[in-house]
Amino acid sequence: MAENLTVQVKDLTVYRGNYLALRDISFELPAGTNTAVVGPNGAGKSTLVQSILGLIPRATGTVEIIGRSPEKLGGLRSRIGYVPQNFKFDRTFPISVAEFVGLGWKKRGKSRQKLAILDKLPWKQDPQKIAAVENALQRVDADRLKERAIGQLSGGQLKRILLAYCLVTPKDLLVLDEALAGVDLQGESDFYRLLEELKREQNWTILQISHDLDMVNRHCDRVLCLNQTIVCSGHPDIALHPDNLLATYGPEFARYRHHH
Ligand SMILES: Nc1ncnc2c1ncn2[C@@H]1O[C@H](COP(=O)(O)OP(=O)(O)OP(=O)(O)O)[C@@H](O)[C@H]1O
Repeated sequence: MAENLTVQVKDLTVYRGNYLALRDISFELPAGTNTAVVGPNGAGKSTLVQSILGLIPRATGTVEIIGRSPEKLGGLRSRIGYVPQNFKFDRTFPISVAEFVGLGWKKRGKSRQKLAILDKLPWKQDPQKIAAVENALQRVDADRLKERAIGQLSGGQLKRILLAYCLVTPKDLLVLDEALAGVDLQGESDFYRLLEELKREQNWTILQISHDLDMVNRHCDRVLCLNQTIVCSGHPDIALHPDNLLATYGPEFARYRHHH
């Protein structure tokens, strides 16, 4: 796999039960790019990101992610952030926002082995971790929520906290499945600004599923139009051309235009 590629997918086919959800998918994500996956409901967008991450099995084809197959990432898994479409958890579980975001903290490299046993005790406060959690919460404008129980968050607040969880340590790849559903307009533009910064400053590769074609047009470098297979791909100017959208969405496209 070429060094500047974060993800390489070749001839990927995936079934959900007996249903052929994806067929013959091939594409690459160069490092430091922000790619959107668009397509109608049921097109296979979530299936695509879940199979790339190794969460559901592939029928045929190969996926390489930071140079390895998703099942063999080992410790490199901490270099990948994922915000799922639906994050289900027991809302009565007593964990604060700061504690939850802190779960994203991983000591990396040699420093882990060198840690003295006393430093590993759960009540030992790690100043680096505390700073990383605070920084992540500030970046998603949620520092005021840090003492709140995560079970008490609104849908949009929870999305921000899931993103903060991904920001605690640096990433090579951030995968977002409709991460903005439920986020208000201000939150939406702040969010895209943040993605822009992460991409530019830290060379993060971003793969996001979105239904907001205007946002995709404004903020993404590349688009994959998906409907069971890749109907077209490329720069938003090309991929989002009405002819390509009609080919991707079919009759639903007219309804989409009507509502947006
Ligand atoms: N666990 C499952 N078992 C069987 N079929 C499934 C399962 N999950 C998804 N499917 C089917 O696979 C197809 C692709 O679903 P997927 O969730 O990937 O679509 P999507 O493009 O993400 O849709 P949406 O925009 O509605 O979120 C759909 O036809 C769906 O009904």
